[in-house]
Amino acid sequence: MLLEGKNIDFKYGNEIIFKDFSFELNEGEKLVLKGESGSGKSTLFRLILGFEHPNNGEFLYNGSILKNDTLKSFRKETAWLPQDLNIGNGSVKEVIEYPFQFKSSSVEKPDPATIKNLLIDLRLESSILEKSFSDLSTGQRQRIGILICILMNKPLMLLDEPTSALDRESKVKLADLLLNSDRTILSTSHDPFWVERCDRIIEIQPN
Ligand SMILES: Nc1ncnc2c1ncn2[C@@H]1O[C@H](COP(=O)(O)OP(=O)(O)OP(=O)(O)O)[C@@H](O)[C@H]1O
Repeated sequence: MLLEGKNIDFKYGNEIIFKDFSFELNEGEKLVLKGESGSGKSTLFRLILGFEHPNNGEFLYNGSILKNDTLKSFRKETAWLPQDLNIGNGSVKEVIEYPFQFKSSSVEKPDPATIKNLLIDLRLESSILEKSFSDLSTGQRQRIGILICILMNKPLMLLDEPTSALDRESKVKLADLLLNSDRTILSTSHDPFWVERCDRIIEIQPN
């Protein structure tokens, strides 16, 4: 098993978000967390990534509990697409290249041909590279976020509502690109198009 959540309890103040919640994600699997708005899907990602801490329970990656050093290396193996992508005011090209400039980045700076091909796959014009990221539509921002996650080429993708702002054709392309690959993907969604195409669904019930 690649990733596991064991008996997670989590509260925001007095609001119980998770009570004894567990899940398992196998290598190569496309697991989707489905749940009503406010049920805690995005919170689960923040817990997995260690930005919030469970009151009880633990997450394991490759059998090791995620804390301190294991959490640091886990983050390096993970590409995360948050729901509200707010990643700077530079040009789209700069935003795309930003994560690859750090020494800790295990991936070389992507070459222009790879970026161009992915833009075509995601139904974006190459002229978008010169635009200011903050001027993009929500759907365009989402596709650029997905493009960055793909370029990062990590063993695990955490995708928060990856299709929420996409039109039907972009969804088809995205499903082709990600769900027919051997990547391991944990996503959240309430979009039937995406949910139906994943391998397994876990319903998150509001507490
Ligand atoms: N920082 C926070 N402080 C307090 N409460 C929070 C915080 N973030 C989220 N919540 C609450 O936790 C609950 C779960 O929120 P979360 O964003 O995880 O839901 P979600 O299932 O991802 O919803 P959606 O589908 O609308 O994105 C909500 O009731 C929300 O108001």
